[in-house]
Amino acid sequence: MEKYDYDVIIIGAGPGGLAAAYQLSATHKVLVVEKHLWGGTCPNYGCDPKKMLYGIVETQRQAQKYKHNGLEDTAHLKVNWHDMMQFKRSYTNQIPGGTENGLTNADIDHIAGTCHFLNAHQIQVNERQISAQYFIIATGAEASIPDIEGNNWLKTSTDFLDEDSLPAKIAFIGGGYVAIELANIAVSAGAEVHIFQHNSRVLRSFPEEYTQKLVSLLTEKGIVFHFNDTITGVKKGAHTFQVTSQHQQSLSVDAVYAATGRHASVGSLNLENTTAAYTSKGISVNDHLQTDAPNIFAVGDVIDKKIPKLTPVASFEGRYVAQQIKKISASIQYPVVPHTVFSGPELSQVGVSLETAEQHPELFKINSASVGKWYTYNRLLDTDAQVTVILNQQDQTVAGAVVLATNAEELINYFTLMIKNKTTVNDLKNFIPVYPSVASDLTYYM
Ligand SMILES: Cc1cc2nc3c(=O)[nH]c(=O)nc-3n(C[C@H](O)[C@H](O)[C@H](O)COP(=O)(O)OP(=O)(O)OC[C@H]3O[C@@H](n4cnc5c(N)ncnc54)[C@H](O)[C@@H]3O)c2cc1C
Ligand SMILES: NC(=O)c1ccc[n+]([C@@H]2O[C@H](COP(=O)([O-])OP(=O)(O)OC[C@H]3O[C@@H](n4cnc5c(N)ncnc54)[C@H](O)[C@@H]3O)[C@@H](O)[C@H]2O)c1
Repeated sequence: MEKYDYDVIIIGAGPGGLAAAYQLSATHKVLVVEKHLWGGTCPNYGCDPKKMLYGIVETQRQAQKYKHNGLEDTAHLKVNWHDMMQFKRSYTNQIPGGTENGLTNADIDHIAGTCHFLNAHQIQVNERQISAQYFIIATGAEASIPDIEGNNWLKTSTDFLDEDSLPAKIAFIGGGYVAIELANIAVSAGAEVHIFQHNSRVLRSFPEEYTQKLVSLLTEKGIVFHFNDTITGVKKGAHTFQVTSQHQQSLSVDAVYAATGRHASVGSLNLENTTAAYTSKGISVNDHLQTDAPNIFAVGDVIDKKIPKLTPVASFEGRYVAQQIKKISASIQYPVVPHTVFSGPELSQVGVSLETAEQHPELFKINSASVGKWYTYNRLLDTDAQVTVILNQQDQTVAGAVVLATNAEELINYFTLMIKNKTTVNDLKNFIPVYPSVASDLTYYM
């Protein structure tokens, strides 16, 4: 008789858990357990639905720029929230079923339910007790709700991305990725939008010079920023919510969204029944993504880590842990990770930060350019486009980059590959890109 029911049980069917499951399914007996929607945050209530809405508001923004430049009647171009939501649902409604079918077709056992550890080799799901040699915890993160009066009225990004109608007047608590991206969609779709940021900086991981410029652009669109202030209470009125802030502002709004960060989903796991340690920042892992319980690994947003908590990072870690379980034992080496805020225009960053480059001129050369007049951006009337490339002094390869421009995510992907491959100016001389395109500008940044 087998000692355990499964070789590996994976808890959570988001990008991290699924990547591990598919890598292991040919060689190991695998079970995946999911408590909510198959596919997890990203395709159901994160990146993918967000970018579907973003695509529509960006099309509207671009069309308005072409007013008097070849397009007429752009003032009448309006976002129809209901139709836009139907479009989004035409994609998201298929995700849980499609993901589950994928597991069935790949012969990967899977069950719906919430997992609790009974001990380091056994979990309980629904009424069943199931054992495994290894576990991979891939339970992701969930929106943090600030501890304020009336916080039961606060909504989250998940609610926003599935609203049947757009609330006319909205407040966001927090000025990070979620608030900026959703506020941009809401204001573009016609809402009055307020962002409360408890200090003076939004998007702290990006250079201030760039975030200030982005704040100006979003202010021009109509977003009202309340810096050094936060919402301290929410009261429900007959038809609206009355919010009060630290600085005694009182505002009547139709919806308040908490966007103050996300915390690791560990609450329901009963990790106390194992030796795996965790804090409010997530599960502690070593450089093999192994918890303090040697047979339990963790991947994705649930880990306490410095590296950005993003979908491609979760998938990378899922694939890595699968190799780890197959006994390949090198420690995890992350490639450079780019990140982008879809904020109309996009703000992207990769590699060595501008702050570090400024502190070390002996190591880094900084090329900053306002590229609004370059053909690529001039054609799009993206007059504010700006790009900074950080070069290694030693060999003139790219060390980092910051981009605020239409389609910044595409340009940053090129810089990411150039960092990874240590591309030099000479290498680019042997590269014939499509012209005109984002890639055909690359040599000019070096
Ligand atoms: C609004 C929003 C926009 C985003 N946009 C982007 C973007 O543009 N680009 C990007 O790269 N990233 C983006 N992210 C982040 C991205 O969604 C996450 O980094 C990614 O989903 C993490 O994958 P994961 O597998 O670690 O966790 P998740 O995708 O969160 O999956 C975890 C799964 O585990 C399940 N689970 C939890 N507890 C249990 C339990 N006890 N038992 C069983 N199942 C359990 C959950 O139901 C969930 O399905 C966004 C996030 C949000 C919220
Ligand atoms: N495009 C993307 O890649 C993308 C998009 C959305 C989310 N995400 C992921 O989701 C994570 C969570 O996003 P998020 O925006 O919720 O968190 P975040 O950590 O990016 O931002 C939280 C913001 O809230 C502020 N804040 C905290 N407490 C506050 C308070 N009491 N009052 C006012 N402001 C307060 C913080 O200073 C910060 O600016 C991101 O860090 C990222 O990993 C990524």
